[in-house]
Amino acid sequence: MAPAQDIVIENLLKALSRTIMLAEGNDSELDKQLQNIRANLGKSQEPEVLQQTLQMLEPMVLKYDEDRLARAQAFRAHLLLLIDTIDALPNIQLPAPEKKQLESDIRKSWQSASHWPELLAQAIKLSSNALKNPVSQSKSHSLLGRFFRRKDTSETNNSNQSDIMSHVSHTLAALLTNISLPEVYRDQLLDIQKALTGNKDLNHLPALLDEVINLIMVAVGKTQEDLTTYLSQLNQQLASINASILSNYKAQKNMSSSRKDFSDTFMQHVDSTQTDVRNATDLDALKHLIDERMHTITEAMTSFQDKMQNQEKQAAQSITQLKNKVNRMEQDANQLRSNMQEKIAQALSDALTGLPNRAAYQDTIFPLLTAAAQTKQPLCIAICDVDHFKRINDTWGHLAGDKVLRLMPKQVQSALKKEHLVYRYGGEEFIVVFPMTTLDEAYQYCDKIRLAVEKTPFNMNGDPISVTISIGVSLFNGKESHDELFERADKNLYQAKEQGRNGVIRDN
Ligand SMILES: Nc1nc2c(ncn2[C@@H]2O[C@H](COP(=O)(O)OP(=O)(O)OP(=O)(O)O)[C@@H](O)[C@H]2O)c(=O)[nH]1
Repeated sequence: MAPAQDIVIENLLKALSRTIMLAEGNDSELDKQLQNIRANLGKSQEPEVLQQTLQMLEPMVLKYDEDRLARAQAFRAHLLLLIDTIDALPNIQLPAPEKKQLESDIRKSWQSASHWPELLAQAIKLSSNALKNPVSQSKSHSLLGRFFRRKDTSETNNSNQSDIMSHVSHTLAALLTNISLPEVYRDQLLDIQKALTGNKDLNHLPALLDEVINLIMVAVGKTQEDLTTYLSQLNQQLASINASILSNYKAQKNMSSSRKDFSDTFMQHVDSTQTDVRNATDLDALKHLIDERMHTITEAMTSFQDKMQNQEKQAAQSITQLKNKVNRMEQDANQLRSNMQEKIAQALSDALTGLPNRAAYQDTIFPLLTAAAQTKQPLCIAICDVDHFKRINDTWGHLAGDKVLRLMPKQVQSALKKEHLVYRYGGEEFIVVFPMTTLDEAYQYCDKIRLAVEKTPFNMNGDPISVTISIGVSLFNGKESHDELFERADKNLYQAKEQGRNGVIRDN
């Protein structure tokens, strides 16, 4: 094969191998097959290998597509069931226009996984509003009071509530079975499903709903949908590249067979001329014969040269086309990679404060704990919770509350070093991770945070108001689970609240 074509095929196989690598990490069965394909690609550089690869890829892409559709159908069915379940509850009526709008949005967007979080968030908002405003006054307490307020734990055993809990929880758990998540999130997914189906306490529902949305965001961050579309595109591009390579390969074969034909014809002419010369008796006739043979040979050579030039031109053209196709494929792969990175970054950051969110915290804390256990270096976490935040919302409005939350990272970070990691964990709660920091040091930093917040006059409609924060700090003991560490920090935070707020409590 011509060296230029070798290089193109080598690049093509490299690009194919890289793009297949991109598709990995979505489905363990698919991963196995893709890894096999990559191993085979590494062993040979023949066009036939490429063709076999394409034949193997096609059914996989089709199956992936079918699975995706089945998941989307199940998602739609469960979401509609969730809405109907809420709507069918006694004293609860979803406002008809919003419900209609949501149903229409579901009809429009159910197939696209990137819209799922939005649809789910819309359904949850609609349900929560309806639960907040029961149609009859016969219910003495707002259900939402318990549904969406964490600390009000009274009267949770009424039968309507456990009905709601059971319906909503089971439907949400079913919704989650349709989300295809990377393997590392499997345990988290199982935990949430277990918590949803086993939980009898309505007060835990908001936190669980948060987790559900976070998980969906992570799933979308992996851009299943983009990958599927991309894989189909890739399949088409590869098919067209493969056709070019095969036709190129054939052209090369034709060229060598033309060369062979020419050399056979040439040898035949030389042989027969030699025989004729040997048998010739008349010089004039011999001269004439040689002239004639020379003419035939020249003609054959000219036609051969024309043919070769033509074929070489075609081969050069198709190699250029091939290079362009390979370049386009690489560009598409790069584009997809940066889209994926962007979406993952979006899924891991909190829109209001710009801080990394709870999913980001979960992504980082486990490797940090493992490293701390191995290196025996100290690590602390602190849970920071704005005091009486509900009062701020109630007095100054929700937007003012948002403003306080937006300003909070600056105050918190002003007290910290760049190696300390700050996350918005949810609501008015922030978490700081202190790698390689002793409990004493972490306590000092937390007290600085507390002071920085206390000193900041948050401006509300021109009036400076004072905001304070309570913090619970705990030190990782090198052996315990994350949950144990977290619970201790949460308990310390609770104590700080109990002792009058605006304080920091650490492990004993
Ligand atoms: N403005 C705004 N409010 C939020 C946001 N997330 C949660 N909240 C509100 O934060 C309030 C938290 O209230 P609680 O958990 O009762 O606690 P608190 O009023 O801060 O009281 P303590 O923690 O006991 O000091 C609730 O009213 C939530 O509605 C948000 O993103 N923006």
